[in-house]
Amino acid sequence: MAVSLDLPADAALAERHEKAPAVGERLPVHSAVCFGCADIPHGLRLASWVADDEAGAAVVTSRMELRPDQQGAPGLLHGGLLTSAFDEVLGSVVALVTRPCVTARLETDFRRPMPIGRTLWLRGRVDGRRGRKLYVSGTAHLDDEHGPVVGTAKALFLKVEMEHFLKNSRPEDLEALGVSPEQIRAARS
Ligand SMILES: CCCCCCCC(=O)SCCNC(=O)CCNC(=O)[C@H](O)C(C)(C)COP(=O)(O)OP(=O)(O)OC[C@H]1O[C@@H](n2cnc3c(N)ncnc32)[C@H](O)[C@@H]1OP(=O)(O)O
Repeated sequence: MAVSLDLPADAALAERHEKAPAVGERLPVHSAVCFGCADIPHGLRLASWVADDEAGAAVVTSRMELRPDQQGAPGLLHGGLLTSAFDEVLGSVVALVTRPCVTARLETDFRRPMPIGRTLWLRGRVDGRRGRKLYVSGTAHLDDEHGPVVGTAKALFLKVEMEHFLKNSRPEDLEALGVSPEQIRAARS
């Protein structure tokens, strides 16, 4: 049975970590090969900034240009790419609070078609935290940060240890980041 993504009544406010970028700052690319944020030809190439929130929660705003190589139906964005964009935006906002975290569950509602050639503005917010669980939500707007809502999302991210990556990532990719074969073997033994 699917577990609810609704914020539990006893969830705490999730503020930005003291070392996280400040409101207005652009987020750095978190990995040079990331499908969501890196400047690679086939990627979504999202550009993200830390945004303000009245309640003090962590919020990120992202921009995505909709390209011809991202079509599903002719002239319209493939729906799975909106979900991917939400994964990136919501993962980025969670990383302002604590990291590393991974997506455990992500739901997307598709509200309006997204024409190629237009711009999406996405907003992600950490609505609350309960232990390892971070409850997040997002909206996607057409052309403008306050433009028509084309999609909404809710997700649960879980805090994990570095072991998660040491045990599961492809060894050559870990080694390219400076992790030694011994560290990888030790995590997997
Ligand atoms: C800056 C970075 C931006 C990056 C953006 C991109 C982010 C990503 O795409 S991450 C990649 C996609 N995600 C993954 O690969 C994760 C794969 N899944 C896993 O590794 C594991 O299932 C993992 C880590 C999520 C959970 O496993 P584990 O740590 O053993 O937790 P587990 O004990 O099963 O569950 C802990 C709690 O979470 C709940 N939970 C776990 N999975 C789910 C789920 N899918 N839905 C709802 N609740 C869940 C459990 O019910 C449990 O709740 P409670 O404590 O109340 O009993």
